[in-house]
Amino acid sequence: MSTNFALPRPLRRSGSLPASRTIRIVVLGQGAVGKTAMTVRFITKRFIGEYDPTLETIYRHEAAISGEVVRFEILDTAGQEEDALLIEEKIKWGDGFVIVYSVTDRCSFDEVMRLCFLVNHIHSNSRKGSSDPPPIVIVANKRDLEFDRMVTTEDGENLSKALKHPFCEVSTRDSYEETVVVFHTLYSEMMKQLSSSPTSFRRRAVSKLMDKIPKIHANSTLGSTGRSFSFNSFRDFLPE
Ligand SMILES: Nc1nc2c(ncn2[C@@H]2O[C@H](COP(=O)(O)OP(=O)(O)OP(=O)(O)O)[C@@H](O)[C@H]2O)c(=O)[nH]1
Repeated sequence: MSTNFALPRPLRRSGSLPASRTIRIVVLGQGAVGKTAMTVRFITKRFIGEYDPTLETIYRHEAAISGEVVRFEILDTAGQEEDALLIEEKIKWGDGFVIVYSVTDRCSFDEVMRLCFLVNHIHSNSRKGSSDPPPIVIVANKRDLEFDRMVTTEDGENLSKALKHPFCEVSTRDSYEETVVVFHTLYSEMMKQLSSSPTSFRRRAVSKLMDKIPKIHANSTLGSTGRSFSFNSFRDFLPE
C-alpha cells in the first residue's frame, strides 16, 4: 500500500457495532521518532516540539468519523521499553497498532519489523477464532527532514507490502491532516476486521499495571463544555 492522503471511504456500521465504540490504539516505535508529537497533533491539531521522553500516557479522544462518534484510547508508549512483560501487557491491551519510524533514522525503520512480529505473536495467542493479524498501520514520520533522510519512501512501501499492513508517510510537524489519515486508516482496518471476524476484538484480561498509566481526556472536537483545547506547550497538557 502506498502513501495516500485521501481519507478512507465512509464505513458502514456492522450489525453488532454500537453507536459509539471505544477503540484502543497502541503507538509503538523507537525513541524520538515522533510518537507523542503525532498523537498530540491528532487529538489537538497542534504540533508540540517539547517533549518528555519518559512520559507514557493514555489519551482519550472522541472524533466523528463518517457520522459515528468514535472514542479513541491511545496509548503513547515510551520508546525505551526495557520490561518485556510490561510491553506484552500494553500490546495485549490494544485493539490496533500504529508502528512509527523516522525517515531520518535507519535503526527505527529496522525496528518496525521486530515490533510487527511481536504484536502478531502476542495477539495470535489471545485472538482465538481469528487467523487475521491485528490491525497495524506503519508510519514513516518526519518527511519534512528531506536532507537528513536515511529511509526512502520505496523502502517503506516495500516493507508495507511484505508485511501486508497499510503505510503512510507523514510530517507531523507540517500536517495535521496527515496524522488524521493515520488514525482513520487504522480505524478503517479495524472496522473491516470487525465485520469479517467479530470475535477478534474481544477484550483481553490485562494486568493492573495498565491502571498506573496516566490518562488524559483530550477532546478537541466534541467536548461536553464545547471548549476547544488551548495550551502553549506540552507541559500544559500533562496531568498533575
Ligand atoms: N522535523 C520534525 N520533527 C518532528 C516531527 N515529529 C516529531 N518531531 C520531533 O522529534 C522529537 C521527538 O518527538 P517525540 O514525539 O517526543 O518522539 P517519541 O517517539 O514520542 O519519543 P519517546 O518518548 O522518546 O519514545 C521532538 O523534538 C519533536 O519535536 C516531524 O514530523 N518533523
